[in-house]
Amino acid sequence: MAFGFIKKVFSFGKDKGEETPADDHVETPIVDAPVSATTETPDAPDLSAEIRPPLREPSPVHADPLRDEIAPEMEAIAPPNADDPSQDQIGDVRAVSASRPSDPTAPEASAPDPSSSAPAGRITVGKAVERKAEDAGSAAATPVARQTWFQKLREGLSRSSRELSGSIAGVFTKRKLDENTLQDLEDVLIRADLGMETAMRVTDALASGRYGKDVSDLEVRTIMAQEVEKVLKPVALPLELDLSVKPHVILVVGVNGTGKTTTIGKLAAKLTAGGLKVMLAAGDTFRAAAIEQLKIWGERTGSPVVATKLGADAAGLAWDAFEKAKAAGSDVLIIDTAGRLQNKTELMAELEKIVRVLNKLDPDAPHTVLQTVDATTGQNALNQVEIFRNIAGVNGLVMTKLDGTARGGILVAIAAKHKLPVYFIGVGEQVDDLEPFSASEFAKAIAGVG
Ligand SMILES: Nc1nc2c(ncn2[C@@H]2O[C@H](COP(=O)(O)OP(=O)(O)OP(=O)(O)O)[C@@H](O)[C@H]2O)c(=O)[nH]1
Repeated sequence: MAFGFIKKVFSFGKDKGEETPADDHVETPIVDAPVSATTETPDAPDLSAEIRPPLREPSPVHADPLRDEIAPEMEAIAPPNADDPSQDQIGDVRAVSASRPSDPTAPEASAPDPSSSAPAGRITVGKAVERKAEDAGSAAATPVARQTWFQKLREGLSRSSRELSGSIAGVFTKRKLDENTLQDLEDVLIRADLGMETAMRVTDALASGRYGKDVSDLEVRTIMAQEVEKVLKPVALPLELDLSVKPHVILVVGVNGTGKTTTIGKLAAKLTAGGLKVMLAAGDTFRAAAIEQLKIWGERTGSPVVATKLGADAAGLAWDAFEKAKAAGSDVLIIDTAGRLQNKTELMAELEKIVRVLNKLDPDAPHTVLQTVDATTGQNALNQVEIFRNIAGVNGLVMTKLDGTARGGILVAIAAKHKLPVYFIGVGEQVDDLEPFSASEFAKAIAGVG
């Protein structure tokens, strides 16, 4: 699947009357009676047998999931706005759609609507925080909200950093930097889940120039922050949505309980606040609570939710949701999935099938495969990323539950090993507890410096 992000900026000013009302859910009616078999096409002989009938009464367009007519239909809906130079900015998703074809009467692109409930200025989806600060270039551009977030991050990581600081201080009290202290420090860093590679980076950096000298624990932590930032910087990337073909499909995967549904809700809130039209799909069809939870997030964020009955085919739901999102002119479709790692074969089959089905609807879909990783699981998280990367082609991560864990260092080990973009981090259960990932902020917070 393609990972080619196109940089887009959309402008505020959408007529709020056009928004789908919060309670206007697209509930997928359940059709119990089987629908006649799908027709095979030469390019997908194996898939047709596997796709279950559409989950609702098939319209002429839906009657054959693999029909070739779908491609022209998609082209007709895709907005021809790729040439608009005003859209050539990185990572910003400023709402909304003067250029959206379904909205020909919308006001001019550049005129934010002061009466709009969307926050003033740009809404950023995953833009690196340090880049934003650089762009702004002045103290006035560092709003109170950012300080609050940094404090929150520090607070969240305080257990991780406290334990690390205590151990580092223990190593260096009244001891010079020699082989033994370096070895002890390496052990401390490995125990803190940072991983062998980063531990060695830190000790190497510390040894060069300071060997045989007295070093303070603050010095050690400062160097640690610098080295951790170097490891994290390449993965601290913004989530950029290619909206030249809509909907941009975000498939959210991860082990049960890692925060998929919550993250979807938080992300939907960010996107809708930026004026984008978002649809959610309750693809975790194994847990009634997961479906209900997603519906609540849908209501909160004003995002229609496509759902089906418990135990239904998740790939069928994904198909249905894609078509509904397309018909509704949604910018983004976010699909929740089950994460039953205890039955890996079934999970693999299900996720592969979802990806295959989406592929038939848009060869580049799912455009983003986001894995939620629970920081509290420590080293296990490394394997989880390995598994889901192989099963579902994960191309971006969200690290959740960084609040209150002593195992925040695992993010560093994952970055060093997998080198996947970390788009967001979660430090709480509330809607605004999701932030773009900043390498420097994280590094300072975990080292307890700055
Ligand atoms: N403290 C904290 N809790 C979180 C965070 N993200 C999610 N949670 C909580 O973790 C629990 C599991 O989150 P879910 O979103 O249900 O996880 P899931 O992966 O969808 O789980 P299943 O529905 O079982 O597949 C919930 O109680 C969330 O409120 C976070 O960043 N910090």
